[in-house]
Amino acid sequence: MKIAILPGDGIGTEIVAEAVKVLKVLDLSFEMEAALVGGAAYEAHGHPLPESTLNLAKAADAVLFGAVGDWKYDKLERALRPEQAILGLRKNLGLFANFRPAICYEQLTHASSLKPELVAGLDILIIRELTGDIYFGQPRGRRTAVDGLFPGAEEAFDTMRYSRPEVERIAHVAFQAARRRNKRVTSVDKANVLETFQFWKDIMIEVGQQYPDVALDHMYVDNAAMQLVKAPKKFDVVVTGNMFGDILSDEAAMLTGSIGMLPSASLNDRNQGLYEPSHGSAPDIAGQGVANPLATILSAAMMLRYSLNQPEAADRIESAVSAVLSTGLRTGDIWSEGTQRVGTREMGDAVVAALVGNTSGKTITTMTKS
Ligand SMILES: NC(=O)C1=CN([C@@H]2O[C@H](COP(=O)(O)OP(=O)(O)OC[C@H]3O[C@@H](n4cnc5c(N)ncnc54)[C@H](O)[C@@H]3O)[C@@H](O)[C@H]2O)C=CC1
Ligand SMILES: CC(C)CC(=O)C(=O)O
Ligand SMILES: [Mg+2]
Repeated sequence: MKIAILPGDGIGTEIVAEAVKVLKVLDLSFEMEAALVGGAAYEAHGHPLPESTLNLAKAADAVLFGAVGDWKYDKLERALRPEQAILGLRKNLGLFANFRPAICYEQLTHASSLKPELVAGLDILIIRELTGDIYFGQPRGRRTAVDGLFPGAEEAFDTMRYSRPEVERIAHVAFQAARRRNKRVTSVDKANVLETFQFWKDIMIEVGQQYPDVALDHMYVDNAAMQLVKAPKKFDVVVTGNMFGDILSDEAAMLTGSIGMLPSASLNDRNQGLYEPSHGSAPDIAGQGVANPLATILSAAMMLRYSLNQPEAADRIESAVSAVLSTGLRTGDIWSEGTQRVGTREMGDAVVAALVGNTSGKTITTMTKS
């Protein structure tokens, strides 16, 4: 088994280093090979997704990804921007099903910006379609308007589109996931305005008929954004398109305490997957050693479960994360009064220590130095 390690930019390198440390201590028999991606690859090879990196990802059983992007690349032509690397990987590997579980660990109930009673025990799953929608639709570009309110003016346009097979396959993924959970699917759309999402909703209803044991309801995306902070525990599985899922999953991250706690798995129809935290490269804190590595470590656990057939090892990582949170260690984003603030490396070391069965502060310090 082979894992491609693609740390990327900003905090990507810091958090992936901790996840790799955790994987190594499990001593499982898989090979890891690292490559540059995003801005780092652009600097070295003139392209954010060099062919060598793409080929490594394609040949691997799974990809562990950090994050890409930095403000300094925002003026580059779009094809060369770091974000094209993650979009290109998703498209080229056919990773259409993105799982973003928003789970509030009981130790972090008070870290959320919401009232503790709203998030205590929260366990919802956002399933985001990942290779279609307005993020990939063609045509797109800039032109001179020939009609509309200001003919002759400069304008920009993108295309929102979904084909029937794209919606059908993500619908099946959602209904099957719900069968393994609380048997409820909420399909989030904007069918009251957008033809693309009336089509989406119609297909959800059709596919839902094959799953009579799963309750299906529908919610407009604006209401869903509101309900997520009003009564998040009412949801079980949320299935939605690429752009709405991108936005709602960042919102859901705050229900768990921080975006630094939200892992993700992006799967294709062969269970090959790319695993990454739901956040970006966080240029505002990059290089400071303060980023929370737990979303990436939990993404590595998802990788062991979904792509590498190592469910026990995945359970061990998740238990270790919970144990570390119980000792009161916190990176800045989840820190609250009465807990101990640590950096990225110390948090990774603590998870390693919990995995090898020693959670004392002394051992943690020793491991950091060795
Ligand atoms: N999959 C990817 O590679 C993604 C890349 N991006 C890119 O990342 C760059 C930054 O984008 P932003 O909009 O600022 O989103 P971001 O997710 O990188 O950061 C948003 C906020 O959350 C904080 N944050 C994120 N991860 C954290 C962690 N692990 N621990 C503690 N705090 C954390 C950041 O410090 C920042 O204040 C952009 O270039 C963007 O395009 C954004 C999202 C996903
Ligand atoms: C480049 C973006 C589409 C990445 C992002 O925001 C995400 O996947 O959550
Ligand atoms: Mg996002």
